[in-house]
Amino acid sequence: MDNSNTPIIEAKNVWKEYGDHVVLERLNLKVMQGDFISILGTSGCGKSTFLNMLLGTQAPSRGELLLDGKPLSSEPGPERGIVFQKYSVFPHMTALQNVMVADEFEMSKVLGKVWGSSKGELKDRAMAQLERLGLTQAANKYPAEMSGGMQQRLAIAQALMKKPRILLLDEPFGALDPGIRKDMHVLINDIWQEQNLTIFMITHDLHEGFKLGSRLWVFDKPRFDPQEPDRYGSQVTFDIPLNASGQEDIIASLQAKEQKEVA
Ligand SMILES: Nc1ncnc2c1ncn2[C@@H]1O[C@H](COP(=O)(O)OP(=O)(O)OP(=O)(O)O)[C@@H](O)[C@H]1O
Repeated sequence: MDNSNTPIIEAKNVWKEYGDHVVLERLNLKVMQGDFISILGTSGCGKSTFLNMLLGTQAPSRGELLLDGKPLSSEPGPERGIVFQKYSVFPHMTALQNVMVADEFEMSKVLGKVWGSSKGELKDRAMAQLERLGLTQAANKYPAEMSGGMQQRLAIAQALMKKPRILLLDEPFGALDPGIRKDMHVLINDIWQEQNLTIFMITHDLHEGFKLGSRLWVFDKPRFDPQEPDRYGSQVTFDIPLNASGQEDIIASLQAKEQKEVA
């Protein structure tokens, strides 16, 4: 079957409401395999909620969210991996154990305890993943013995073990120093291209949003009622192809808006 024209993700009139609180409304979006979408928006506008719906841990209140043209399953599947800003890795496990744990758990459901050649193959795959993320020397270290950048690389290694087609990144570099962030940008860009991943990345850093990826979305409320602030939800108010001409003007207008909101 030729799926080349089917979006990997499509939102059809998707809404998310908590009681009377409308968080997201009327999302109509198409995302193709290989898109790298940077997501910007003010705090509380619903960015993480959107990522959680893509992961399957939350369901839309209305509308349809499709994966390869079919309704997205209500449980996280192997085709979707996620990395949060913090706490993605297990503190009581070494780097190697962290990378192996999900597959070991899956295999143990079929095989009972995982041992022998199955375990050997899994360990080889896990070591290869750690090597790709530059963590070979840290294989037997615990997260507390690793720097923030190393922990985030470990979280990415963990998410990539299942060979996901979609990677969800929720402010993955927000807690890192600027120098380490730059290295992480190069790394994630390389991985995106090597593995033809579809990436959704939330960031609060305008420049990071423009630097990484192929498309930038801004979540914002086009309608706002000061008497009833929860009445209207956010939509994607900008959907900008990156590397397009006129980008500087858009950055300047978003920066002006950001400064106005801070003031
Ligand atoms: N389970 C829930 N029950 C009720 N309200 C919720 C729930 N989850 C999120 N919300 C509300 O939905 C709104 C959007 O939250 P969300 O975490 O998606 O925002 P965000 O844009 O990711 O914010 P931030 O940038 O601060 O992380 C917030 O007002 C939040 O309080």
